[in-house]
Amino acid sequence: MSNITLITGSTLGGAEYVADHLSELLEQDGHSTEVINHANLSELNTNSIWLFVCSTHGAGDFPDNIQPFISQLTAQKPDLSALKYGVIGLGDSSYDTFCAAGINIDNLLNSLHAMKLGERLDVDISQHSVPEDAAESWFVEWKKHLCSKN
Ligand SMILES: Cc1cc2nc3c(=O)[nH]c(=O)nc-3n(C[C@H](O)[C@H](O)[C@H](O)COP(=O)(O)O)c2cc1C
Repeated sequence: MSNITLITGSTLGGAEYVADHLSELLEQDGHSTEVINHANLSELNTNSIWLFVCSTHGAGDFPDNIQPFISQLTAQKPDLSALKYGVIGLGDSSYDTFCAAGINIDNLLNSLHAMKLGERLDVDISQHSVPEDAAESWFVEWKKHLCSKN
């Protein structure tokens, strides 16, 4: 069984609800989880699994609660080669910058040599008014990577 840290970026609470829901599903499967709404690099284990659930705000911007963590990663450039990660982005396809924050997290973690588990999910809130449902469908496939690689 795995330890999974769910890291949220959220302005209106939707991404936090998704993270809480996935945390419950992971624990039902016997994994240990922690949901972090204000991540701090110095407090996180980088030999672990991080699952980001992050919405996009402004014009393709990160939510305020995850911006400091993104700045830490960008400035400190830690070696994340022992880290495995997944990304769920929440956004609205009516914006040119659809799910830009999730995409940028994915690119940032990749540039720091972390290993992605599965494919990123970009949830279009204009198509999925309950993002937990879209996330749960994705999660059924994603969780298979936990069994095969840990
Ligand atoms: C002011 C504002 C700006 C937004 N900008 C974007 C954007 O640039 N790209 C995008 O994909 N979605 C954008 N969205 C849509 C949000 O990402 C979407 O509603 C998401 O579900 C909010 O998640 P949250 O409740 O976790 O903050 C924006 C929403 C608001 C209210």
